[in-house]
Amino acid sequence: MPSPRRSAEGRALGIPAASSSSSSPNSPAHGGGGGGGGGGRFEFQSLLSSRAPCADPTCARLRASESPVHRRGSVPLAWPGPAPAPPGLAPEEARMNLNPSFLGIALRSLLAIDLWLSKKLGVCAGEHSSWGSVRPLMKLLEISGHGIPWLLGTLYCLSRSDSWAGREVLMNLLFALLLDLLLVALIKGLVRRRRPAHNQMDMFVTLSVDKYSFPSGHATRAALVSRFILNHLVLAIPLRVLAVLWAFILGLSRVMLGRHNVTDVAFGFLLGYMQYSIVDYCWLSPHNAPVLFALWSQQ
Ligand SMILES: CC(C)=CCC/C(C)=C/COP(=O)(O)O
Repeated sequence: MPSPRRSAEGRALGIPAASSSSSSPNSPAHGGGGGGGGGGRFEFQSLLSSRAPCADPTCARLRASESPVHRRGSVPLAWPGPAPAPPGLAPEEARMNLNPSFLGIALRSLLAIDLWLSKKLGVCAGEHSSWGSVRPLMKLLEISGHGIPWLLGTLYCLSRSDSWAGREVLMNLLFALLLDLLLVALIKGLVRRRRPAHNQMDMFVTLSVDKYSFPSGHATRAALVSRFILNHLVLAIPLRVLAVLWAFILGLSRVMLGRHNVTDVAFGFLLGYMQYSIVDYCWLSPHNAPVLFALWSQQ
């Protein structure tokens, strides 16, 4: 039985796990629900498969028997000689496996670096990790970027707001937060990348899609909210710097807690930044959404 670390990193590096279970149709190597490296959406094939096939039949046989994939009796990743393509695979598909694209290799390398770096940075992933004593502080930071306090806080401020300008800003913040929840849930459900193996699933109130990690919902919210604040609140410079720092540290804390890989957070920041542009483009006002504002003013 391979350790979670070995199988997650091994998959990203193209090293098939030793366990015979990985040859089952649902295993990550077959694109089933896998761990860290893409939840089975990306196939991590052996980089050996990119080598030129041997023409010599002895060499071909040796190569084939050397391959752990072949040994397990599943579909070989490379066809070393003029042997026919395995049943169920068209010759064109076989050729595609022999010539992985530059993009495929780059993506696999990026994922391998991502897993390695995320594991290295996950210093607060458990109480006994090297920075385990900082974990409670990181979890406090986690709550500061959670959807519930932001939604409840915005609704509360809306109910207390007595100016039209304030109401307009808060109404758009509410719209931004809801849009963010929707988009993140949609992408998480589509990509279905599992959280890192070293994560402890002890998060405050989660939705069912939050078992997946791509993209980080905290990172999208941090980027969205801080951009929103910078654009719509008149703040002194130190507070503006604080808003940006909060977003950055919140993103970093997701990796340190072991909740996410670096790419989940990086993409989360990008998505949150772009979500603000959508909100700004669709900005709700009493002119373009009179019904919404009339409804609210009757509350
Ligand atoms: C229940 C509500 C309203 C929001 C869920 C917020 C949440 C738990 C997001 C997950 O964030 P990460 O993807 O960064 O772990």
